[in-house]
Amino acid sequence: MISVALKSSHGETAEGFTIRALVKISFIQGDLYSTKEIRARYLSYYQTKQCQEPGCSSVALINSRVGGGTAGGAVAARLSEVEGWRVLLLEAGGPPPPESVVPGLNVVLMQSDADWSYFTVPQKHSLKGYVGKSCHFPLGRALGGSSTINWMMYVRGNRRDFDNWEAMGNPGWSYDKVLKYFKKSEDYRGVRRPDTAFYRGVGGPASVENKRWGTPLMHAILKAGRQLGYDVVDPNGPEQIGFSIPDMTTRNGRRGSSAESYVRPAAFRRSNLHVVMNALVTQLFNKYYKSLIGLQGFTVGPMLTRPKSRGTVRLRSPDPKDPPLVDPNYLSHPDDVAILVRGIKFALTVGNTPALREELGARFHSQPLPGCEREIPGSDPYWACYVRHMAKTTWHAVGSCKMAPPSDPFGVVDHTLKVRGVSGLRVVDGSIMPLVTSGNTNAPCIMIGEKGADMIKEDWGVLPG
Ligand SMILES: Cc1cc2nc3c(=O)[nH]c(=O)nc-3n(C[C@H](O)[C@H](O)[C@H](O)COP(=O)(O)OP(=O)(O)OC[C@H]3O[C@@H](n4cnc5c(N)ncnc54)[C@H](O)[C@@H]3O)c2cc1C
Repeated sequence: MISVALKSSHGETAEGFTIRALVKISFIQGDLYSTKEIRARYLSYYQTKQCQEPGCSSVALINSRVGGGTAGGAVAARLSEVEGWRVLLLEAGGPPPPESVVPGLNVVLMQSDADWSYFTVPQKHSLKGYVGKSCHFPLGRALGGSSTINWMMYVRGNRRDFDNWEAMGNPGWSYDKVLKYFKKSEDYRGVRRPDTAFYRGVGGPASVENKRWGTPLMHAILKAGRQLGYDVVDPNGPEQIGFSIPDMTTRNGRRGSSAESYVRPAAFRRSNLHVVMNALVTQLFNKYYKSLIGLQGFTVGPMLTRPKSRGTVRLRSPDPKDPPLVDPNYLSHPDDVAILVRGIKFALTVGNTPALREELGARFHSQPLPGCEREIPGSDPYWACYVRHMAKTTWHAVGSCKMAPPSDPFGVVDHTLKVRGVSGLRVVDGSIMPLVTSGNTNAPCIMIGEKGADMIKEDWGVLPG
């Protein structure tokens, strides 16, 4: 989301852009799963007005936002609270499709009109099992941005993530300073416990709740975590690493340790299986997965939360309509492979607990992966080979306009999110993160939007004391 402040006494129009909506466009994110009721509340809370309405073109101040995604929606909504301000939100996509409010239906939005549908360039170090060594790189193209097509998991990240941002030379971004923005955006509808209540917000626009129902698999996973000695904690509360949590998410780290990856066991049905697998090369799919078709199953997928590999996003051509060249350069750093191998071993440990193996009757698919036959199955080199063939994105790309002090040559914005060397221009979205947070990124993007809006208000002297 790019924010430009324009002063106008005659009312500028934004030539060449589609003006979709004005005023109070916001965001929605369910903790685990949001519901139609939550979406309805959000839509009624943030009424949209078409630009053709009287008064639209005669405003004295236009705050212009490019991108109505997670952070952009939050900024636009908060700025529109200022009396006399009009907010112009330019969004390339259309309204959020109905599927976006149904938990789990986001899979049908992949490569739909609500998705920019980028693909990575062929990868040198990874994606060996995928067609063209490339994978789908989804990004939301609709009001709501990527939150429109995401899995609706609400995870703020670890307090050390934000403390580290500040330590890197970005004053004002420590956990203690950003916590109020997480709380401001939140309407927590889960059980309020004395030990976590301080950390949760009530009355904000983003409804957050615990999952209302649990499958036998979910209960088995939680039991497995307990059998391994992990606590079940609220990952958005005071103790963020225990990080099994009630949505079947569990941290790969003991209490107090530095979590490098986490494991998300996700139940899926046959249709999802197809969605996950359809980019794999046919030969690999036939040899490895075909025998599973028709069976029920679930995956335990370790996710790397602090990757060391770095990639690039470049222009493909001077035509702005051409998709960019997205090169995540996955697994170019050997530590990333090593941590994922550890993650797989942890997943095996989880799968072999009595809760899963004996009570649920789960068995690992033991077929050697085509392409890795030369390695001894179960050895570290085998799993490293497996990772290089099978690992793909979990959709938390950030940091392309990183926030940094002037001493950092790779910084794009300062700690107030102003673009270096350009006046009147801010970037307010996930791209400013100096390092990715340890978890999913939507909640941090909402927080960035909330904080960015306050910075703009402060600059204009309209921030309520
Ligand atoms: C498939 C998927 C699943 C995910 N699952 C989760 C999850 O469960 N939990 C979680 O916390 N996070 C999840 N994430 C990540 C999270 O949704 C994103 O980090 C977050 O939405 C990013 O917010 P943002 O404001 O930075 O950008 P976005 O929300 O992507 O917003 C960018 C907006 O800018 C618009 N735009 C781009 N170019 C232009 C232009 N030229 N003109 C006008 N508009 C433009 C886009 O259409 C888009 O609406 C997921 C992401 C994806 C893709």
